[in-house]
Amino acid sequence: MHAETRNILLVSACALLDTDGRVLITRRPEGKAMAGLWEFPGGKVEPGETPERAVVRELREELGVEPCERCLQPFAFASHPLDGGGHLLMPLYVCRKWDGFPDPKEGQAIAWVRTGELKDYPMPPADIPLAAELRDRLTGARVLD
Ligand SMILES: Nc1nc2c([nH]c(=O)n2[C@H]2C[C@H](O)[C@@H](COP(=O)(O)OP(=O)(O)OP(=O)(O)O)O2)c(=O)[nH]1
Repeated sequence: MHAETRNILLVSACALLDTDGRVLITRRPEGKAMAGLWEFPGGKVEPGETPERAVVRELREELGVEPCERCLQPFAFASHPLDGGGHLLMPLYVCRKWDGFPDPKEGQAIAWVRTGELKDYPMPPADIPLAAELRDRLTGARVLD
């Protein structure tokens, strides 16, 4: 028997990391839910789509960049209740290799930010713990290197 998952909103997101260890975040444009908040690029997983395919599609649509699917490293996930009784499940991937230069296609602002500075950018609730996890684990990895 399968668990009932109709109330789960599956959204996959990606932290693009540059060679200086900065991460790309994008600002939700006016007219959208949570306008003005900064998030990791990504979006809803469509029926029949894998979370990895969704990330590749969303990055292409939103930013014109082409990450190779096998460069997506599962990093963490957010599990967060939504207003109205639904529940958001959001895997976050890390990607260090992609083709193209990020070019906002939907009027959104973008920023390359050090992980320690992510806290200065207001984010939707599910993205906040993911930002903290990036700061803690990526900074820790550098210290251990
Ligand atoms: N990233 C993120 N998304 C959230 C949070 N809470 C919440 O309701 N969402 C919703 C907003 C959107 O409906 C969805 C994110 O997918 P998206 O970025 O493709 O959505 P969108 O607003 O562009 O919607 P659409 O135009 O594709 O319909 O998740 C949150 O804390 N973080």
